[in-house]
Amino acid sequence: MNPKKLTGEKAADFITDGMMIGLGTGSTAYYAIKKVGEMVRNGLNVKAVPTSKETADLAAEEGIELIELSEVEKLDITIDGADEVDPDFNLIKGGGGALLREKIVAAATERLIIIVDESKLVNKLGDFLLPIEVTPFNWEYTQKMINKMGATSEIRKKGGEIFVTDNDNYILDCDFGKIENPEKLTIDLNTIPGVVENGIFANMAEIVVVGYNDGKIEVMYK
Ligand SMILES: O=C[C@H](O)[C@H](O)[C@H](O)COP(=O)(O)O
Repeated sequence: MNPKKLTGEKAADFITDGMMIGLGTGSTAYYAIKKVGEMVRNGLNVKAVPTSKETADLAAEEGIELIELSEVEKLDITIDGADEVDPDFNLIKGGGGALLREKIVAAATERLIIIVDESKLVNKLGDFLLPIEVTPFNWEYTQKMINKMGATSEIRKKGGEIFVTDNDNYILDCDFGKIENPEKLTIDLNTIPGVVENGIFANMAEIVVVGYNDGKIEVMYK
């Protein structure tokens, strides 16, 4: 049993005909998108906003109609993965570098449904390095400002080169140790000029669907 597939497919049960939905990014969201594609081919009528270029490509391949966020008042649900989930449903996201679009889409969503395998459940956020999207301009200075808040950080690289996001920005992966107050940290980080967005999603998720290695699925409500 693949727990990512289990949770991704289970979350698709929340989608009903006529919904406007957000589609997340990553290896777990992949299974939700594949399932939505199957449902669309079986007659489901939905319109979707993707949270990354990768997801837009996959959704288009699956025949899912894509729209811009500006075309809707709000999204009914968004299904997305996470790198860590705490007992209050605070999240770290951005392991795949999609955190900015993901947060914009999540903020425009009535019900954010998070899909994770059991390895993502933690008591306190912070073992996973917090991704922070920063402007390329002056990024080293922005990094110093972030480090002054108690972090050590590294610029994300891919294949030896600095990783560039869908929004042409960079990512700093930051170690703050255990994060005692995610809500405060996310606000404080976003006051630093040069920080575009950070990967803490505090008070955003309403439902967490967990896939376990033994094949169990748990749907948790806030
Ligand atoms: O930027 C990537 C996203 O925040 C993902 O949702 C997150 O990294 C989890 O990805 P995965 O399901 O591949 O572990």
